[in-house]
Amino acid sequence: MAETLADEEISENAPAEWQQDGDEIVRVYEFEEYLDGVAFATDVAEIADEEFHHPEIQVRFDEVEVRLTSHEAGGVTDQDIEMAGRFDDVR
Ligand SMILES: C[C@H](O)[C@H](O)[C@H]1CNC2=NC(N)=NC(=O)C2=N1
Repeated sequence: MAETLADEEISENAPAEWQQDGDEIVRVYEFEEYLDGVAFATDVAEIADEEFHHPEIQVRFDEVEVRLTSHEAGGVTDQDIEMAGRFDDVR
């Protein structure tokens, strides 16, 4: 099982726009158009399904909030950090 990262490791390795919130990392992506946010959420979900590692995705009128944690490990792991970067790449 993957090892959870210490707060300092998360801070050093998470992509710039991501924040730590307890046992999760989170980013809110802003969109002008609601359907653009929905399309982005679908892109995120496709990556998550490929990797079998699933974020919490909240689609709102003008933003999409994505939260990552490794449930089985009980915190943030390298896989969450890597996924965050992949989600940023499809923004
Ligand atoms: C049973 C467990 O949920 C599965 O093995 C996978 C599915 N997707 C997952 N997603 C996330 N974020 N963390 C997990 O530990 C995880 N485990």
